[in-house]
Amino acid sequence: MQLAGAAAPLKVDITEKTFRSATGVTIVALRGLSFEVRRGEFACLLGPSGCGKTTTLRILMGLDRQFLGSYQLPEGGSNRVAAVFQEPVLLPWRTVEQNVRLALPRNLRDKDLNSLFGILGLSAMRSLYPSELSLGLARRAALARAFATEPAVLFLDEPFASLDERTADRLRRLLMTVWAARPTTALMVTHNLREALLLADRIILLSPRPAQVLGIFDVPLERRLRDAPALDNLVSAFHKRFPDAV
Ligand SMILES: Nc1ncnc2c1ncn2[C@@H]1O[C@H](COP(=O)(O)OP(=O)(O)OP(=O)(O)O)[C@@H](O)[C@H]1O
Repeated sequence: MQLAGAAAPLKVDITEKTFRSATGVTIVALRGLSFEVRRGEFACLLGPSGCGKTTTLRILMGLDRQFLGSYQLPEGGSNRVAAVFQEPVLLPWRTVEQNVRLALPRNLRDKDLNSLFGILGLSAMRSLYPSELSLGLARRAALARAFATEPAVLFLDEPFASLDERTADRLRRLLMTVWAARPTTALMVTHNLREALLLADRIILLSPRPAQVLGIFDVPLERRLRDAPALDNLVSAFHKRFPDAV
């Protein structure tokens, strides 16, 4: 892994990643997976279930070093990498605010978090404990923690999975508001095309396993204009370009 220069994008070039199953069979999860995310861009990795999306994120987060190939992370004001997972991993014995502050480097621990908590609608919940939060609120706290660190790159692994559609939609819009306040190079894994079209600057479409890039779709509409009818049109445009995609 290398840290690239300030203007460099996230660059991924994974030659191969295999797993060995419990019965000794080799599973090729990724083969020839190459893509880039430009600086300050919000990209979605979209692909069918089991194609290798989470495997890719785990490699980029440094959680899995058993692969062939290379990648480089963008360098911002910090070298920090932040991640938001499907399950918000919060320390149960710490309040929401403490969970956020503990993620910060020491020199930022006293930072003013009012506007971040405000944007995410968490101002009144700062002193609650995780057990007092609904799943939607816990996800918001996880987003607050990720953005508070002002990372150079943000990875999100299906952060809106298993929420009811209304809550998920509210959270997607909150994510965009907080992201717009400080655009951060971001890579989000999803298998939800509409979600990707709502959030992303560009969609990186993956094949079934072993994952490789089938194509790139740059979403041709400003984010604030992506209402329901506009999203219907974007879905059609996407399917026209990738008729076989999910
Ligand atoms: N630790 C492991 N051991 C063996 N096989 C694994 C392991 N982790 C993942 N796999 C296999 O690698 C493939 C890719 O898994 P991965 O979780 O990356 O897919 P995904 O695209 O994130 O799927 P989903 O959208 O369902 O979360 C799958 O076939 C999975 O079964």
